[in-house]
Amino acid sequence: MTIQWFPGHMTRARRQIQEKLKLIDLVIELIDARLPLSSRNPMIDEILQGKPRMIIMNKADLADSAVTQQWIAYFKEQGQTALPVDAQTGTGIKDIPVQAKVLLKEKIDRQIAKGIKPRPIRALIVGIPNVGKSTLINRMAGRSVAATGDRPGVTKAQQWIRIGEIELLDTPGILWPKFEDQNVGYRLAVTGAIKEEILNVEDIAFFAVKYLVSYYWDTMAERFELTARPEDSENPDEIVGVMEAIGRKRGCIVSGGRVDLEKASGVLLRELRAGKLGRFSLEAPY
Ligand SMILES: Nc1nc2c(ncn2[C@@H]2O[C@H](COP(=O)(O)OP(=O)(O)OP(=O)(O)O)[C@@H](O)[C@H]2O)c(=O)[nH]1
Repeated sequence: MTIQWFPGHMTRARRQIQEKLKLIDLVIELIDARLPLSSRNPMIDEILQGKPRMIIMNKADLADSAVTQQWIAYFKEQGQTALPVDAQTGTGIKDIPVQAKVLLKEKIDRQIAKGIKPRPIRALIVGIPNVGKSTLINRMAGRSVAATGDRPGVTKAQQWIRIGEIELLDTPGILWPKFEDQNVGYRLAVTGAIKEEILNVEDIAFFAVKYLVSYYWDTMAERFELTARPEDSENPDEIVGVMEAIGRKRGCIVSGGRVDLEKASGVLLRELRAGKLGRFSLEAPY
């Protein structure tokens, strides 16, 4: 479900997260490893009010691992810990409690010095829709506890899930993505985080093909048996030419032999999202 984010929704979502912040020691901020900044809430620092935070780069199985490493270095330069995770299979999740203890070490040490037995670290998962919050909660819990994220404005009894030395809130905090920048919208749409009714499917595919021509030409060419690489990725006619070649390869033809670009766009995006074109990242830090 795509939430239509109006100012009222944003205010309510923000208020809900800030209520939960009072209960927790640590925020686990989920972002999409393929588009770390575009899948981030623009007001995150302000919303979290200085709470200790760990960044989880989810869906790392779909991202270009070399670019993911660049992002980890980027966040480290900013004094933030970022962990690559695949919430679907659980790869990387065992590092979450380990890093949580590192991040809260001073607090834990202070409690020990006062003779207090440290209590479990209370954590809240936050992130934009579709980033994998429920999948991560269920995977960490080892069972299905979060069916779907709670919706802003929908109140539900919340529970703590004990995972070793962490206590996780079973309802994640939902944040909104940044919509001001059109490219952010397109990156989100390429991954399926924004429904195609909001942005035109051919425009989304055009954006994707243009990016792939520049950064992942070989994998795209191999998948669709393309031979002619556009000389200028800024030339729209050449990008549409690639889209047509993909459409022909997949039999998206209408009467008269013309390529059905809408259908071709849908096919391309489905294959891309399913990881059939291999791993890709849609933005890099440097
Ligand atoms: N490949 C891959 N897919 C993932 C991963 N994590 C989640 N997914 C998929 O991403 C989609 C969204 O996951 P959810 O857990 O429903 O996301 P959410 O953030 O809870 O979404 P909302 O309920 O809309 O807020 C699902 O189809 C998941 O199977 C991952 O690490 N790798």
